[in-house]
Amino acid sequence: MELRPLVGVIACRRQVEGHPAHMVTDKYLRALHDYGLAPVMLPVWEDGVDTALLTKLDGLLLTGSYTNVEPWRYGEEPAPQNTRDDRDRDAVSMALIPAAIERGLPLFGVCRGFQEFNVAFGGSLHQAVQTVSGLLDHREPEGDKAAQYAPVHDLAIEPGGVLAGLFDRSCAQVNSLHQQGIARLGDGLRVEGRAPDGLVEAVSVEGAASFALAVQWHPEWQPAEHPLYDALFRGFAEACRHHATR
Ligand SMILES: N[C@@H](CCC(=O)NCCCC(=O)O)C(=O)O
Repeated sequence: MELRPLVGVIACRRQVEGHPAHMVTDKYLRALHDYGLAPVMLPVWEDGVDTALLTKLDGLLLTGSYTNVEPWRYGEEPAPQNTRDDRDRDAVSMALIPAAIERGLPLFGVCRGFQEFNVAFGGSLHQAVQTVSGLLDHREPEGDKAAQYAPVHDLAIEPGGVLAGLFDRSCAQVNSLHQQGIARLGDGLRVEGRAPDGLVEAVSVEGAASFALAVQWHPEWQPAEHPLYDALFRGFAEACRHHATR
């Protein structure tokens, strides 16, 4: 049986039953599996990461998380609303992102992963989007998980970009479960999509040798039910398969 392309999935530090743990929620792993990929969890050690491990991978997924990138990384003090961090995850993602781009490794960022992309490229974040004049409240709606991950706003897809090349419509509906968002766009990133209030919600890396796309919403939630989410995972999986044949 042909080995599936190996995709590294960055973990989050958590306490589980009183024990320090590294965690990835099922929906990220299941989405990669359902699109023919083999997920491999990447622990986030406090002493960082040996980026040489990327030579054994065919792709890298930066997942969402309820924690936030530490604001000192974009020159700011924590806002009162910014109460949860994961410094070990930050250290690992800030090392892996440039290393993956340099190696031409397919790279896909989701929610926090999207925000990590932007900070890794020198950009900054709104720490509480709902407090910014002119921007919507992008936090998840009340209700069960089905309600929280249901599509809630339009996404306008920028013409002529990577996302437009994956998906044949100029607009789609996406879910929204985030308090933070892009303030200053990172150097070398291209805007690929925006929310109705203008907030950037999808970016790509200009000149990247492979798939290098990050989105603020959660395409791993039932991707087969949402054509845009499906197009993203199909595109990422194809890039990982191509990388595996190199
Ligand atoms: N903490 C950041 C990023 C939000 C985020 O990644 N949410 C994920 C929720 C859990 C999951 O589905 O993985 C912010 O608030 O902007």
